[in-house]
Amino acid sequence: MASDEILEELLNVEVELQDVQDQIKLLLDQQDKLYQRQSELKAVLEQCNESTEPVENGGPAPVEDWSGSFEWDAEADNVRFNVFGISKYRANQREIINAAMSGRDVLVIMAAGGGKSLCYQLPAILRNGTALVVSPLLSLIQDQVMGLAALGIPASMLTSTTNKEEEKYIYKALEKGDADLKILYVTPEKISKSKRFMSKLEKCHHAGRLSLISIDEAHCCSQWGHDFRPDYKNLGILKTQFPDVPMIAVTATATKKVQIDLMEMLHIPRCVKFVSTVNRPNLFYMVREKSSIGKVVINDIAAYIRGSYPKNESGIVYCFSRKECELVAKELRDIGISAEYYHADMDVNAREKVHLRWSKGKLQVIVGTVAFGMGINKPDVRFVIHHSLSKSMETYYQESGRAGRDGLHSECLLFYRPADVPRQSSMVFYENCGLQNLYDIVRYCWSKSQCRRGAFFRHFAEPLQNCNGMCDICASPREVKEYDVSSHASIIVSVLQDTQNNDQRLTMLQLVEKLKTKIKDLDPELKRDEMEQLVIQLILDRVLKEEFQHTAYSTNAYVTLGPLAKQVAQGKKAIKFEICTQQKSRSGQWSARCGKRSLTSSGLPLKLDELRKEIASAHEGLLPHSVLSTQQISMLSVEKPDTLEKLEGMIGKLKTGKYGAKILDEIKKYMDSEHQCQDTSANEQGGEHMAKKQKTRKTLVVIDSDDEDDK
Ligand SMILES: Nc1ncnc2c1ncn2[C@@H]1O[C@H](COP(=O)(O)OP(=O)(O)OP(=O)(O)O)[C@@H](O)[C@H]1O
Repeated sequence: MASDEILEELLNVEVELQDVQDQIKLLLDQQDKLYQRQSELKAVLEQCNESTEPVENGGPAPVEDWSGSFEWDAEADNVRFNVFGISKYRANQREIINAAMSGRDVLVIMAAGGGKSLCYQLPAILRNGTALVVSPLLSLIQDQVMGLAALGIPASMLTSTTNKEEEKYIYKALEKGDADLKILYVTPEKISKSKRFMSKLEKCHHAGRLSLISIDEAHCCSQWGHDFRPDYKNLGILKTQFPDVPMIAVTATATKKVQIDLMEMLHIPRCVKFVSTVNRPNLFYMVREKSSIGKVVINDIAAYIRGSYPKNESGIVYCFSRKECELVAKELRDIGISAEYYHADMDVNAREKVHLRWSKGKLQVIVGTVAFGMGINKPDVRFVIHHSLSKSMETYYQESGRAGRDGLHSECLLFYRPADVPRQSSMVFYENCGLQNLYDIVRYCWSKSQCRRGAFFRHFAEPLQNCNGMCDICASPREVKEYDVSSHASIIVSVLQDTQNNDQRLTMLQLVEKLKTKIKDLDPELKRDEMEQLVIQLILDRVLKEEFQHTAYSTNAYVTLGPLAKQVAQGKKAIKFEICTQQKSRSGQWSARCGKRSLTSSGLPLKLDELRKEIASAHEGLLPHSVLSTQQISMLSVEKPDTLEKLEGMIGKLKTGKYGAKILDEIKKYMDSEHQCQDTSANEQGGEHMAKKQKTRKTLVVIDSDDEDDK
């Protein structure tokens, strides 16, 4: 055989091998999904079996009616009202309390702020002896113990901060039962690391005084839970040692998989499950495009906070890194928003101080990393802003869910930018399903037509419920069209193929840099962030994939060819890209400028929000930041002025103010630019014109949307 022939065959074999590997990858992904579905179906089946399982006398098990009458009803009502000051139970609370009082193990999944604590605190008071509560965070424990003390309920905690005297008192109470202790909080470390504590607990149990065991934030037990804590996995010992003591495991979120996992780990296979909806009807979810310019993002956040929460209402801004937290807090402060950062690298006292000032309403905004998480009990958090993408739907649900625990209207705003995806993926790629989870939230952000709330229902495998217009998409539906971007995709694949043939790799930013020249002829209007989003979309579609490499200082994410790249290169797979039709550009090419039509927090069209921002920035340094008050904007929004005269009339009061003339001048210019923009779009010529049109296209888009509203 000539060496040429050998070489050719070798090449063919390598191509075929690559093919096989791609198929294996596809099959493995499919296998993952099937495993997940299998465990979900098993859980459902188990539930069905439980309700039809024969009891000892041969008949079917009676349906357990936890809402019926029980002997402790009167006493429970008395404690609920006179001790906790609660006039009536919320959904499932009474049933959970009855199941626990009947001695059953219970698994409670109830959304943030749903009132989980009452479900174990009330039975703890009703039952004889001491209840043990395992909770993951010191601050959470401190808050709970303080809250119970304020209600006159004897509660203590045994943690690293407990002094010797208190410890002695607690041990005495456990051992001899001669001190009044109804609820004892410990961290999971106490269970797994302190033999002394476990022996006292055994004595307490032996004397029949261990009334109840509660596992707070139970999802921490499961590898699949978002806040997995290794010490939680040893908590199974509690059920082994104290099998007759009812256990209540509570958490705000647990997918079916997590539920199965934690029932196994806690040894409560026959527990009664109470799964409440994940729906938080009082939360308005929205996503906005994030600018690539840091200062612009800060201005957007500040304008949103100022415009929607001028009365210093509390909020949280979540950032990706500690450094980013510090910077964002400083920049917000620089433009007059009272904000402080909070992250794990800070001294405990400094962190506590910030938390306390915020809790008392002396600080409007906490800018935190994920470290600012469990244990935030502030009920009146009115807004949660994500400066960057979360790592999963679950994490986002938890973090955004810190808003509105008091049940009042609150808002969750996420700033999305494709370039944030590789930053997250290089952090999560080694986690179980880390990339899959991340790509789910990217889909949530990029979606143009699917209700944001619906995405949560799908994620937590819950039947869909009405959103009631409480997300940006449902509040302001957009007309969405799919565009064929197969040619763009094929160019991207060929660029990556060339790069890989030269034994090189590209990060997303490097790839996009290369694409700038390659795609220009095909689509001259394509902007950088649109190219970035296309690359991300191809990753989600498995045409491309991410690969990771550690350096001494960081982990880099590279974009490489994925299992379906070949089909795209061969023209066998079409790639579609969804865009809002109002934002489709003149040339018929796709152009992704979505998100501009979302509502402001007060439910007002962005046009007016934008208008105010533009006027404010035109006078930076001259005018106070809010030139138009929220009320004025509200008035403009309701009455929808369609001429400059009407607009002038409506904000007539401004004319008399110090800056009145200037403001009106600015509004005139603004309105003129809109007209000019409409003219130019009807009469396009030459590059200069194009540049001008590009500049004003944003305004046009907004006008289109409002016109449609009027119809
Ligand atoms: N039935 C009820 N009626 C009115 N308020 C209630 C009721 N049950 C609980 N609450 C109050 O609701 C608030 C939230 O309760 P709780 O702290 O138990 O929530 P949670 O479910 O543990 O939330 P998270 O997961 O965010 O910690 C508390 O202020 C609590 O007093």
